[in-house]
Amino acid sequence: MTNSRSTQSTNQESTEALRLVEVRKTYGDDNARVTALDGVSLDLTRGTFTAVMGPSGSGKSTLLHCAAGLDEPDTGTVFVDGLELRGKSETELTKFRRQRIGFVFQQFNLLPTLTVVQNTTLPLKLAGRRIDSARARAVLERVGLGQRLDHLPGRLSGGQQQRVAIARALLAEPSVVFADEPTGALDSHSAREVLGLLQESVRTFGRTVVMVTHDPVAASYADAVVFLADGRLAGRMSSPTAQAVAERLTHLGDEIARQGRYDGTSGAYAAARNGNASGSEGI
Ligand SMILES: Nc1ncnc2c1ncn2[C@@H]1O[C@H](COP(=O)(O)OP(=O)(O)OP(=O)(O)O)[C@@H](O)[C@H]1O
Repeated sequence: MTNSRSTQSTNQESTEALRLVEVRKTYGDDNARVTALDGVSLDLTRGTFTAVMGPSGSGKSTLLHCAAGLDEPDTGTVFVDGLELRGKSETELTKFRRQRIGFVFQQFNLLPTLTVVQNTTLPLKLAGRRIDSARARAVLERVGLGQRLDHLPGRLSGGQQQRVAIARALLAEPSVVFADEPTGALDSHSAREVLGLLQESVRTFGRTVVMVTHDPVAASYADAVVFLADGRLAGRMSSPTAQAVAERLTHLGDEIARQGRYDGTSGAYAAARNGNASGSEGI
């Protein structure tokens, strides 16, 4: 009995990239408190691509920041790679992020005075890790920038800059790559290339990607979409299509009121308000 339980737990840890348990985050004080996350629980398996969607102010960025250890939840727990973030000092968290987490931001966040290769290898340098230049070049070739290694970011298009950012995130072989609106500043052609690369990093390299986006087309590149509304998980959709995602977003508010609360770990609604449990994936 004990053995089987410990095997189960080990198996869960070995396949689990990210787990949030009842994460709650508020901002402000008692006079003006905003609940950004209201008890969010979520499990993401390694090697999956998940989009996080929801209306403006629904808590998407807060979720990303808490999951990446950039912000601390008021209550609840976050595990990356089975390791709990709570209780780590700022220095430990910084080290942890450098080793296990990759970031891709809307505005690329490249250093303008460093070349493509130097930008890509910077996180490894900061982490005091060995820099394998051949590997850095191989990753940059993989994202289509083999001819641009010594260029400065200012000489690249937005799409090319975002590909540098993806190469930078992938080079450190992080457990989870968090992408915050990675296509928000790109034209549709560049956006497709960047989304294709994120998909490839999951399918070919086994990375785990969590992407916040407002764009149903971008979300359709993911394996699954989780929907947030008012700081709560409000549903999940597997194998999303842009049309199905857009439709779900349109009805998100009504459905939350109707169905109650979604439990992201079990794939079923807790139906907190009306006792109406559903085995369906979404609302
Ligand atoms: N630093 C902060 N101080 C006060 N309130 C904040 C802070 N950050 C977020 N909030 C509030 O928390 C709620 C969730 O914000 P969050 O940025 O996570 O939403 P979002 O879904 O990412 O929104 P958007 O799509 O507009 O970027 C909002 O009501 C927001 O105003």
